[in-house]
Amino acid sequence: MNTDPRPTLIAAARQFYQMGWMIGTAGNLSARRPDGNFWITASGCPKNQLIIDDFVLMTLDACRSEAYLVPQQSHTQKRPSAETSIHAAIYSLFPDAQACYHVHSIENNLVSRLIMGDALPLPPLEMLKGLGVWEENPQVAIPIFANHLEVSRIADEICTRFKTKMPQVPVLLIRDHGVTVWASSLEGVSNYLEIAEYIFRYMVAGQKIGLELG
Ligand SMILES: CSCCC(=O)C(=O)COP(=O)(O)O
Ligand SMILES: [Zn+2]
Repeated sequence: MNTDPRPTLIAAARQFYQMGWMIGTAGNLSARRPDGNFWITASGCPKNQLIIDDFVLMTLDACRSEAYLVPQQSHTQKRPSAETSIHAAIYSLFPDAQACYHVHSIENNLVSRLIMGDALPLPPLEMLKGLGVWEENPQVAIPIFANHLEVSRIADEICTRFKTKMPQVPVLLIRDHGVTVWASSLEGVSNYLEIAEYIFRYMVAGQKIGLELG
């Protein structure tokens, strides 16, 4: 990824706003630069009208999964997303990840309540191939994390759980909050998000008609 990812992030945010996944200021998008630093949306920006200055450049402390403003930017008025620690955790856990998207949709909030355990089993849909699962009758579950006011707690729990057990697909849910996906390219992360949201819509629709989802 040699070009500035911010125009792509701006276009993606507008698309997701129109889909109802980044209503108001909800959600945050980030992408890595070749030097390992990453751009992330500034906190509290309306996601349908982002501009190039609505991003903050962060360094990643890979050992501690923490992110810091790059020194040249420390004068910026904008604060990085309140959920930067989650993006930093993903980049630290998955060195190949080049982009990380987090959105709030009605469906991703609803499916996070379909089960009270810490993983959501997915129906064995053909669409799972789009998330990299090429198996007959796949048994895939998405990890669910509790939502905490202190976002660094969510990030710590992601690090702790994923260090023991890597997720089957690059998707995680935060209960009653939203979904986070990551990929090795900007194109890939958008595809993963659209596929995850398709599966969530399918599950919500299936529940409505009493479908057995397993
Ligand atoms: C109405 S959104 C509440 C905060 C949140 O969950 C989110 O995704 C946006 O936070 P940010 O600091 O990135 O604007
Ligand atoms: Zn959020």
